[in-house]
Amino acid sequence: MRTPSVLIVGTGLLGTSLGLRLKENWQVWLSDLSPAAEALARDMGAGSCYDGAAQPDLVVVCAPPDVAGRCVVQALENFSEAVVTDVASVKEAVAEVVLGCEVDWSRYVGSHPMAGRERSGAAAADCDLFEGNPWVIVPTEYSAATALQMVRSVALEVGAIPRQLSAEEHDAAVALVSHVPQLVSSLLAARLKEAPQSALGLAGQGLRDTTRIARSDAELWAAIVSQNSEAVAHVLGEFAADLRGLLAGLAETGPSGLDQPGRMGAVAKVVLAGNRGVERIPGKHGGPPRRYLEVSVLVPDKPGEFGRLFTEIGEEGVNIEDFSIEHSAGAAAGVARLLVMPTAGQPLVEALKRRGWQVPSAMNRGQ
Ligand SMILES: NC(=O)C1=CN([C@@H]2O[C@H](COP(=O)(O)OP(=O)(O)OC[C@H]3O[C@@H](n4cnc5c(N)ncnc54)[C@H](O)[C@@H]3O)[C@@H](O)[C@H]2O)C=CC1
Ligand SMILES: O=C(O)C(=O)Cc1ccc(O)cc1
Repeated sequence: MRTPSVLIVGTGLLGTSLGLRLKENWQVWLSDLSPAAEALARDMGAGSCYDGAAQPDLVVVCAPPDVAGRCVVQALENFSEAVVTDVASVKEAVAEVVLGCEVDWSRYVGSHPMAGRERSGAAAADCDLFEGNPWVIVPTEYSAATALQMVRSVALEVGAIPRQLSAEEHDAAVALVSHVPQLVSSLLAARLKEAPQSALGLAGQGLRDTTRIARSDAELWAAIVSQNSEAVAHVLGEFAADLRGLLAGLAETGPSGLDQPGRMGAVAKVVLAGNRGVERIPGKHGGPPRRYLEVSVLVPDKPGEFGRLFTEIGEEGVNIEDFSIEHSAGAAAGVARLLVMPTAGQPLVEALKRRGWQVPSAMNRGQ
């Protein structure tokens, strides 16, 4: 069977990750405005630098969102048979550019893998980036069924879960689940800019969890948010109203409680609403949230201790569904938080204690 070929335009985090994953079954061509970025992706093994002559079956534009539309148009013009898609984080703005030009619209299907990280560039690429994550497919009214099918099958091939939405539905959804979380994380982390070291030294996992994506690339996010400004402003407006309610509650004087407006009531309202929201985030396999038992284990800060813990859990025949590690500055131990199936939880806690591990807590958790 003939090996299909794909041209990846933009060989940063997304483009290189895709090349690394597809190269097994595809001839992967790489192209980037920056020769250094293209060479780095090639040297990482993501494919070959585009020779300027090959006619790819598929073009995937992985360039920043402000130029993605123009790159798609160029690809439709340069390659008369190729299906063209892009992975930009906004979809209406890209489609507007494409549909504003006289090209063969039937070969274009927008898409957006909901997978990424806070670092840019080929050096941060990961062939497993897409595994188990949604990949939104956004056809226009002109997209051919064969083009749609090709993009869908690429999403499946890289281990992603295809979901079809209109550009408008997509942009409203990502404003809520991706773009506003990025801005809120950045705003929160910005509070730390001039914080005294004595305060920062007390930081725990909560701050780390809520500020992880504050390390993201400013240029990329400025391009993403400015192209989805209406939907983002709508969600931020609701956020601001909640914030004003909280501030008004904090300013209350006199007694208050859960049953009357006031300081405690205002805070409890915010936390309870958050409890209801977070419960609705689907688990790592998609679908409804799953219930796991979270088992915390104290792990001495010594070489090989994590390896020993995981080996011993394996010996007990227990599968770890997910885990995270919590470190406290200056502490001689870390806490491993292990998510296991509820039925496996109690026997595991007992077995670990028998084996001499300290198990400070085990509690129910949704994921
Ligand atoms: N970073 C993330 O977590 C995710 C990003 N995306 C989308 O993927 C796209 C790429 O993002 P990243 O890989 O993170 O960015 P990146 O900054 O790592 O890579 C972008 C690459 O595109 C190149 N480039 C810029 N203009 C170009 C042009 N006109 N022609 C060819 N190459 C060009 C740059 O030189 C750079 O190497 C963006 O549209 C972004 O919205 C989608 C999902 C997740
Ligand atoms: O790092 C994370 O948790 C992300 O959610 C990454 C991400 C960034 C941009 C996108 O358009 C999609 C996904």
